[in-house]
Amino acid sequence: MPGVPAFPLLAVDIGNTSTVIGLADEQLNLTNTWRIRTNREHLPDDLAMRLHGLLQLTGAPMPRAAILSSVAPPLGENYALALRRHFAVEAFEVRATNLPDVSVELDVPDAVGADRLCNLFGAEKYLGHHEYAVVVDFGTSTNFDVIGRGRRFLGGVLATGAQVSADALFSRAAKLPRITLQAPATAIGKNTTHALQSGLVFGYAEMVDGLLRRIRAELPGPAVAIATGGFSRTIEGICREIDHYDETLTLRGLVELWASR
Ligand SMILES: Nc1ncnc2c1ncn2[C@@H]1O[C@H](COP(=O)(O)OP(=O)(O)O)[C@@H](O)[C@H]1O
Ligand SMILES: CC(C)(COP(=O)(O)O)[C@@H](O)C(=O)NCCC(=O)O
Ligand SMILES: [K+]
Repeated sequence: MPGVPAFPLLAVDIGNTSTVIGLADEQLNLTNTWRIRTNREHLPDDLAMRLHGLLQLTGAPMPRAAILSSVAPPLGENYALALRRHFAVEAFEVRATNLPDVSVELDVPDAVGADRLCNLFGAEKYLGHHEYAVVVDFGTSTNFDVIGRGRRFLGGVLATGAQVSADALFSRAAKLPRITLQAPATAIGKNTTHALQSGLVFGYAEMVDGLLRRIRAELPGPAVAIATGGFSRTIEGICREIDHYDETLTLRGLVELWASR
């Protein structure tokens, strides 16, 4: 919209566990990023206070425009209200139906998670000579987002997140201790903790590698694989099928999407 100052741009990626927030400058560089807990109970005024608190704490400028992606309703709507009421900013909400250049090749395109559409934009810079990219987003769920050159969202996989798997096991096995999800030294564990870490971390990495091999076998050309999301730092070095690790891929995707509307 001509005449409306658009920077700094606020980008908000609301996941089921964390909300990742960033500010981007006119060159589309992220100047600040924050990661806070997602709490679906929060009302618009709670969200405005948290946002204002973060900006003040960092001495960051107030946003002049905003883009939101939410997979945790009603938080997308509540952030939009918070931004309108307290920051005088009308936020753009990511949906399959408001992205004209994207072809979502799914049975029900509008059912796709907004974060997965952001990942499509975040993955573009990794395509290089590849026809396809697969983003593996390790969050509450681990989703594999299969992307084709020309902004095609081709489908993917939704797998149980590593922490959710671990929590399910601990809640059903009375004698098992809660452990940190980190790789043990060897696959053969000599104690309960290491044996659990082997299953939960190495086991998880094998699942991811196996699914990536299957996905690649189904695609007609080579695919680059990029890991992102809360658990990706732990797992990306263990997986053999992942080519790149990018902590802020989804947030950058939001910024790229905003710029290319
Ligand atoms: N700083 C961290 N280090 C290691 N694991 C993390 C970290 N933050 C989140 N996680 C793990 O990542 C998962 C959640 O990822 P996140 O990206 O926050 O999810 P969502 O996209 O669903 O909000 C959980 O399994 C959590 O244990
Ligand atoms: C798959 C997801 C649960 C991932 O959310 P997250 O783990 O990042 O919180 C989310 O993208 C979602 O609710 N998707 C809707 C279904 C779909 O994308 O097909
Ligand atoms: K995810």
